[in-house]
Amino acid sequence: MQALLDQIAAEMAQATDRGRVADYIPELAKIDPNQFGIAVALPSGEVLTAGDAETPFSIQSISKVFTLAIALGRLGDQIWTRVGREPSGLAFNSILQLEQENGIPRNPFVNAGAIAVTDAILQGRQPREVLAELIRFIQAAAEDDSITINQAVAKSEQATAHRNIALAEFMAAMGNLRNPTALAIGTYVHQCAVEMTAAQLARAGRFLLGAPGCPRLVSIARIRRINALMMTCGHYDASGEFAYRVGLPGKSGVGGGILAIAPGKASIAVWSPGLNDYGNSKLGAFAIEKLARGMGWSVFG
Ligand SMILES: NC(=O)CC[C@H](N)C(=O)O
Repeated sequence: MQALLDQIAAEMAQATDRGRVADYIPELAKIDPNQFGIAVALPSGEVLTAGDAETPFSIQSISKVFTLAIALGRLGDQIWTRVGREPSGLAFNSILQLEQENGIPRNPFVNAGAIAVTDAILQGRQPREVLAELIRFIQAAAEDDSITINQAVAKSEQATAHRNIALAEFMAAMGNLRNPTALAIGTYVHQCAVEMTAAQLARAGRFLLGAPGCPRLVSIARIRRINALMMTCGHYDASGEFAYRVGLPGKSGVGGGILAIAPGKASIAVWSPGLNDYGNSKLGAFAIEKLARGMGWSVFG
């Protein structure tokens, strides 16, 4: 596998069409797109890497996997009164469907859905308590106490969060927000600003493998459900394409990271900051496709 990872990293280093870095969050617009890292964590905890796998990046929407896991633990199936479980077929930050569907977001991975989940786990607590719980969860998953939030990224997103504030306000109008918009959005932008290296993210994904030796933070039944949602909704309106090409549950973020899970076998993290038209890492998706094909990993047989 190491040879395959080296080969993928070498190929990605040559790529000229690398996509475009997210520019609506000013701090992310500064990131050099000529970077690529890949890491694979095995159930044993062993991690194989290639490329820029030790460079921290903003996990952005990959954080939605961890907040969903926390929400399922805190609220159980009650969370499904606040958010649905269907792919949206629309961009991650779309406003369109939310009005048509009375303020209930399609799924926990589009922005509106993730804001509803974060609002749900606040449960009258201060944002700092919820963020501390999230960081503890991620640190436990990765077995690494050094993981933190990049405050500059959080501040930068907060200053330009107009669309997300609009989504939250609309949900408030429809009775699907329990906290003031500023609290829900303040918590959300900080969760998105968690920073990790590809090696750390691959390790953090091991809690979704459901294999002996992995941190057991959620039940097997919930692991299956989180993976199902990653497969159907983790790449927004490109989720079908990712399922078709890669055949593994995955979650992307506009920082250019992707976490993919080969159940029972491996947790994979890639990072390349340039995005495709759907807001997913362009080279990241190619790289996971090559790795999954090379290793024969697919949930479809
Ligand atoms: N797709 C993403 O990673 C989006 C997350 C980003 N923080 C936003 O809300 O716009």
